[in-house]
Parts: sequence; structure tokens; C-alpha cells
Amino acid sequence: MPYVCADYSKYKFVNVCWNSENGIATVTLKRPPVNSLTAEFLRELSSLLLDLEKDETQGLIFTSEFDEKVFSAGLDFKELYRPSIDHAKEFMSLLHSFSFRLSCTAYPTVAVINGHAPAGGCIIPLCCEYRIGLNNFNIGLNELKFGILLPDWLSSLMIHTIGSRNAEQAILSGTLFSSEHALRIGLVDEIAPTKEVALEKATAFLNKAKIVNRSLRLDAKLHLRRPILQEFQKDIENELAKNVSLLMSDKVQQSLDAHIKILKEKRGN
Ligand SMILES: CC/C=C\C/C=C\C/C=C\CC/C=C/CC(=O)SCCNC(=O)CCNC(=O)[C@H](O)C(C)(C)COP(=O)(O)OP(=O)(O)OC[C@H]1O[C@@H](n2cnc3c(N)ncnc32)[C@H](O)[C@@H]1OP(=O)(O)O
Repeated sequence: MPYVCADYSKYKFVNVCWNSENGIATVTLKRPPVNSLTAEFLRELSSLLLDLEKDETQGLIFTSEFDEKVFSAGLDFKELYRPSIDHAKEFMSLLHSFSFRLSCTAYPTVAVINGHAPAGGCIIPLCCEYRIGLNNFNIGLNELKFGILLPDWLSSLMIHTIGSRNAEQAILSGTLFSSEHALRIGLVDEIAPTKEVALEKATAFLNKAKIVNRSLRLDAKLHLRRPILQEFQKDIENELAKNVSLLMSDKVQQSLDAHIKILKEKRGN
């Protein structure tokens, strides 16, 4: 059984619960109010994956503290509104490296999606091997509606998960799917009535992975995910520069401004 070396209490935006009997780490995202992804959060998540790898985690479950409300609201609008060029570069690089790392972990991964997961909020679930949703939430890649062209690696993750035909329709229409619809197209693998049941199902999935030799399993995973991993590794400098210039463009900045205003009006402030 793995011996836990890392100090997981150092993390600000996640709570890590280790099960010493089965070596499964349950990671609860807890960046208030909606787990939106900032550079600091992404840096923390990347470092967490390395710690889990060193501690020979047998399986990882992601879930959210903001139960029945939001899994993750995606990229942080406020941080990405009028960023400095250096910050924009750093952010895109962190998003890319974290998503890559999560897509090829040596240990199996599950997302328990206990709330909305729009746009960038769908990235963690898509990088995981298995997705369990709760009822009454929306999930999907609706970036085109913000004037954002998806990076190739993200389209590739969606294609890998729901197939090319469904991915084409989903991405081009910018649809956010209800849980039931997400189950029909394979965007989630199961629906659970409560978070507790979802966590049991996640553990059952991870336990199944244990009967396979760990290094053989990793070889197979990397082989099966090769098309995605190739997209991550293809022409990285150029891809990051493209994303930075898209983020800095007037069109995307105006769209961010409009969305920030909509959220403010919704709260009446
Ligand atoms: C932007 C990227 C630009 C260019 C990218 C270039 C290249 C491509 C690279 C990557 C591709 C991936 C791209 C992804 C784009 C995104 O992810 S953009 C974010 C998309 N997310 C959304 O549209 C969700 C918006 N939020 C909501 O719909 C609701 O807030 C939500 C359903 C999540 C929760 O609803 P509710 O419980 O009612 O809460 P409130 O709406 O009242 O919100 C509470 C507070 O949270 C703040 N907030 C909400 N979402 C965000 C966010 N994404 N970023 C920052 N802050 C957010 C909201 O303002 C409230 O704050 P307040 O309490 O008023 O201070």
C-alpha cells in the first residue's frame, strides 16, 4: 500500500482525502465561489498531480465542494479580462500542461460531476477516464458562443469521449447538455442520485482498474490516448501563441466584459 509522503494540507484550493486501505485519493475542488480556473489554481492542481504520482496513488476522484451547484465554472472570467501579456502566456501554458498531465496519469481517474461544468469547467472531466454525473446540471463545451475556437487538444478530448459525429454537433452548436442528454451521448458514463452514491460508483470503477498490472495498464492508456496526446504535443509554441492572441483579441475581451456584466446583473450588484 502506498506510503503518503506529501503534505496535502499545503494546498489552498483542494481538499485531499486519502483512503489508506485502497490508496484512492478523493480530491475536492474548493476555490470559492465556483471553482473557476485561475493561474494559481492550475499551478496548484499540477503540483498535486505530481505529489499523487510520487505517492503511488491507486486512483483519483475529482469532485466539488459546491455540491449540487457547480463542479467548475470554467476559466476565470475576471482574471482573463484585460490580463497582461505575460499573465496570458503563463495562464495558457499552465492550462495546457495541467490538462496534458491529467490526461496521461499512471493512475486511473474519475470525475464526480456534482454541479454545472460549462466550457473550461468540462476540461477536468474530459481528461479523466470516467465521468459520473448528478442530476440537474449542465455540461459541455460552449466556447464557440464566446467567440473562442477550441484548442485542438480540447476538441480531441471531446472526440475521444463522445465520438466525432457527436463532438462535431456538440462543439459547433455550443450546446450545454443536461445530465440525461450527457448520458445519452456518452459525455457522462453514469448518473447517480446523490454524491455518496456517485463516490461509491467511482470507487467501484477504480477498484476494477486494480486487477490489471499497473505499468501494462499505463502503456495501454497511453496507446489508446495517443491521438489526444499527439494534439497536446503538436507545435506547442505556436498553439500557445494562437490561444494567447485569441484571448487578447478585442472580440474575446468584449465577450468576457459582457459576461462579467451579465453575472453582476444577475446578482444585482
Ligand atoms: C476566456 C478564455 C478566452 C480565450 C481562450 C483562448 C483559447 C482557448 C483556451 C482554452 C479553451 C477553454 C476555454 C474556456 C472558456 C471558459 O471556460 S470561459 C468561462 C465559461 N463559464 C461560464 O460561462 C459560466 C458562467 N457562470 C455561470 O453560469 C454561473 O455562475 C454558474 C452556473 C457556474 C453558477 O451559478 P450560481 O450558483 O447562480 O452563481 P452566480 O452566477 O451567482 O455566480 C457566483 C459568483 O461566481 C462568479 N463567477 C461565475 N462564473 C465565473 C467565472 N467563469 N469566472 C469568474 N467568476 C465567475 C460570479 O461572478 C459570482 O461572483 P460574485 O459573487 O458576484 O462576485
